[in-house]
Amino acid sequence: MTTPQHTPMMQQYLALKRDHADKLLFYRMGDFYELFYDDAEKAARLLDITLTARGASGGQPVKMAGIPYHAAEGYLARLVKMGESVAIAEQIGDPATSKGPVERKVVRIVTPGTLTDAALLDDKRDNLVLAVNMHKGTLGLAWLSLASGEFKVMQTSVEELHSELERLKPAELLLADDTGLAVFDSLGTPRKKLPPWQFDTESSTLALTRHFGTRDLAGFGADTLPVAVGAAGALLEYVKSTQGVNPAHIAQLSVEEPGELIRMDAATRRNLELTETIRGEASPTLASLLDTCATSMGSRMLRHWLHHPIRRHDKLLRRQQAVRALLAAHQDIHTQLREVADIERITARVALRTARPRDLAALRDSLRALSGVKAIAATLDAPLLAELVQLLPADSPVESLLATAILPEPATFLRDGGVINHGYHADLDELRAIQTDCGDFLLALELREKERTGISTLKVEFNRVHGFYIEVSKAQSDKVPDDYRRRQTLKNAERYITPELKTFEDKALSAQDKSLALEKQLYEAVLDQLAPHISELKLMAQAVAGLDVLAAFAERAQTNHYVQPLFVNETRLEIIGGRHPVVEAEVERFIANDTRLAAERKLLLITGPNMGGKSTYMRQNALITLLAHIGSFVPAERAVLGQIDRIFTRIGASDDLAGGRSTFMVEMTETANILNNATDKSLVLMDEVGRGTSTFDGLALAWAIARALIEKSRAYTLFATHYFELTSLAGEYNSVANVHLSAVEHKDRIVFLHHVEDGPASQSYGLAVAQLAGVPPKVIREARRYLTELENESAARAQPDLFSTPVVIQHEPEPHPAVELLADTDVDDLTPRQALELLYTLKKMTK
Ligand SMILES: Nc1ncnc2c1ncn2[C@@H]1O[C@H](COP(=O)(O)OP(=O)(O)OP(=O)(O)O)[C@@H](O)[C@H]1O
Repeated sequence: MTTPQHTPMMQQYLALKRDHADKLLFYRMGDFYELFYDDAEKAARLLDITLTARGASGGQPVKMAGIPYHAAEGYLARLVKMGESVAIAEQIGDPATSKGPVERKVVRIVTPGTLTDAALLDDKRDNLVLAVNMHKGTLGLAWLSLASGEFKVMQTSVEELHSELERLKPAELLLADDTGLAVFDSLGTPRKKLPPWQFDTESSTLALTRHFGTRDLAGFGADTLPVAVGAAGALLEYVKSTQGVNPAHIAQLSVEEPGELIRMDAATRRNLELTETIRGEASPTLASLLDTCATSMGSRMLRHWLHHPIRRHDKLLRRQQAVRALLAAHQDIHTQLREVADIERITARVALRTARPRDLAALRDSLRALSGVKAIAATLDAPLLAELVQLLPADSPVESLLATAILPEPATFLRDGGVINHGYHADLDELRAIQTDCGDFLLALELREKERTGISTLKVEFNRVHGFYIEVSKAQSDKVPDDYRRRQTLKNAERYITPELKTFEDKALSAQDKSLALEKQLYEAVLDQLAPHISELKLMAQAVAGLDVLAAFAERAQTNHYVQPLFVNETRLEIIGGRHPVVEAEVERFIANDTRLAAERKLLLITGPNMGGKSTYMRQNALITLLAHIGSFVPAERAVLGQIDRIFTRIGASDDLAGGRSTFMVEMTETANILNNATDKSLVLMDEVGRGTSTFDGLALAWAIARALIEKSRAYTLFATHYFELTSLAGEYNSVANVHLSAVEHKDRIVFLHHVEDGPASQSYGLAVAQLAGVPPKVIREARRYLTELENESAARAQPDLFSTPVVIQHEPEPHPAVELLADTDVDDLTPRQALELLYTLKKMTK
C-alpha cells in the first residue's frame, strides 16, 4: 500500500520545516501564522492557545494552532523568554499569479540571544549571545549584542568559565556539539549546539576578515587569540544565518583583556547584589539605587560598568573629573536626554533593515535633542566630556535627511502609507494630490448629479468593500437616469455607479496603490542612505550612554552625599565614615563606620552579635571599592584606595542544588577559590566561614583559613566570625586587628549600636537576638539553662585552649619514597621476577 501524498501546501511546509527542525516554524497563511504537527502541540502547550485539526494530509489529520499576525510579537516574546527559537516563513510570492501554494520563505529566525525588536527586548539590559570554545584548558569566548552591534572576544583559562557566565549572563549560548560540561546543564540559559568544525580557527578567521573587510585580525588585536577567534567565527555565522541580512552594524571586534578589570567570581557578583538581589529581583540593588539615567542606553551601560570595574587609575580619574564637572549640570543634561530615544537599538534595526517608520522619526527627533545636550556639555571642563561631546551630532546629515524624508508623525506601519514627508518626492505628492482632490471632485459630482436628476437626497460616497457609489433612497430610485448601473441594494436605498465615477474610481484606487508602493520604495532608499552613517550613529549612542551614566553618578553623588575617592599607589584601603549605599536608603538612621587597612594592618577580625551589622559593614567596604572602580563617587567622608586586582566574597549560605553541592560544599569551594587566587592586592570578605559544619571542624577550618590569608595571600581581608577563639590571632600577627560591632543589653533586651569599635566583642548575645526574633520564651529559658550547664562543664574540664597562642602545628613527617612505593604495590600481582626487581629498587632507594 502506498502512503497517501501530502497536499502541495503541506509538501511546501514540510520542506521548510526540514531546514528548521529544531525551531518552531511560523507558517504565514493570510492573517495568521500557523503551526502544524508537533510544533502546534508545543505552541498550544506553551502559549495556551487552541489546538485544532485541519483536514488531512498524507492520510493523517493535520494538527494545527494559529496565531493572529497582528499579535505575533507578544507570542514571540513569550516563546523566546521560554528559550524557544522561532523561524518565520512569510509569503513572498503573489497569491494572484501563483499556481499551487504561494511561494514562502523563512525570512527571519528569532532566537533568545539575537533579538533586536523593541517589543521583544528589555530596555535596561543587554541581550547577549555567547559562543564558548574550549581547547586544551584554554577558554575562548565571543559575545555579541545584536541590538547594539557590540562584538567582543576574550581568551582565558577554562577555570574562569563559571565566573564569566555569571558576569555576561547571556540570553543564549552557542557550544560545539562535543562540549560536555556539567556547568552548562545547571544553567537555565537556552543552548544551541553547533558542529565542532564551525569553531575552527582558520575558517573562522576567514569568515571574520571577510565580514570586516580586513586582511587579518591583527588590527583588532585578536590574531593571537585562536580559541576566541574560533568562538567569534561560529557566532558570526550563526547570527548571519538567523537574520537573513548581513549585520553591517557589527563593524568591529574588540578584545577584552582580563587584566584590565577587577575580577570578581560568580559568587561575589551575586553576593554583592550588583544588578540582582540574591532572590533574583531587580531591586533593591546597587544598580537600582544608582540608575537615575535618562535613557535606556545609559541604564544598560551602568549595568555593564557595575560588572566591569576597571583597574587603571588614570582612566578612573577621567571619569571622576567628568562627574565633578557634571555636579552643576546633570539636571539640564538629563532633562535634554529624556528626549532621546534608544539610538543604539534603532541603529541596529536600520542596519538589519527592520527599522519601523517611528524608529526613524524617533532617531530624527533624538538627533535634534542631542544638539541641545551638546551645547550644555561643551561648556563643561573635563577631558572625557570633551571627548564624548565630539561624538555628539551638530548639523547631522542624518537629521536633515530624516527631517525632509519622514513625516513629523509617520504611521506605525509602512504598509499603511503616511510615512514619507510631503515635498520629498514629486511623484508621491502628485499621487497623494489625486487622493486628496477626491473630496472636491466628489462634492462637485454630487452637486451636479443632484441637479441633473432632481434627486435631493442623492449622496456620493465611498467604502472599502464597494468602492465609490451614488446612493439614492428607495423612494426616489425610479428617478435615476439610464447611465446609472446598480452596484448594491440595501433595505432603504440603492447604490449606483456611473461611467464617470468608475473612471475616477480606477484612477483614485490605482493612485493609492501606486503611492503605497512608491512610499515603500522611498523608505528603502532612505534606509540605504542611512547605511554609511551606522558606525557614526553607534559611536554617538555610546557617547550618549556614557554621558548619561556620568550625569547619573553626579546626581547620586549630590543627592546622597558621596565623595570623590582618592587613588594611591601604596598598600592602603582607608574608608572614613563609610556607608552601605543600599542599606542606608532602607533604614532611618545609618551609622557610618571607618575601615583602615594598610601594609601593616591587612586583616580585620570582626566579631559582634548577630544582627549587629557585620555583613553590612563588610559589604559596604566592597561596594565602596567597587563604586570607586567604576568612576563613581562613594558613600563616605573620605576614601583612599591602593591598587585592587580582585574582590572575593564568601558570604551567606546557599545550596547549589542544581549543581549537586551542599551548603558546606559551596562554602568550601568558594573558600578554596579564594585561597588559591587571592593576592596581596585582593579584597577578601569572609563571613562566618566554617559555620556550615560541626563546631570544632568549623573552628579549626576558620582558624587555618585565616592564617593562610594572613601568611600566604596577604590580601586586604575582612573576616567576620562567631568563633571568639580566633580573636587571639591579633596577638600572634601584627597585621591582624580585632574590631567589633557594638551592642548593649538593656533590661534583658539588646540594642544594636551598629558602630564598629576596636577590640574583640565581649559577648555573643545569641539568645537575646533569638528572643528578639520571637523564639518562644520557654525555649529561650531552656537555652539559657543549657548554656549555663555547658559553660560550667567546660570550666570544670579546664580543657587546654587549642587556640591559645602560640600554637605549634604538628606537621606529619613526609613518608619515605620507599614506603610510598611499597604502599602502592599489590604483592599478589607480582611475578617472582618482578618481586626480585622491586626488592633491588627498594634497596637502591635506601642508599
Ligand atoms: N551601620 C548601620 N547603621 C544602621 N543600621 C544598620 C547598620 N548595619 C546594619 N544595620 C541594620 O542591621 C541589620 C542587620 O545587619 P547585618 O545583617 O549586617 O548583621 P550581621 O551582624 O551580619 O548579622 P548576622 O550575624 O545575623 O548575619 C541590617 O539589615 C540593617 O537594617
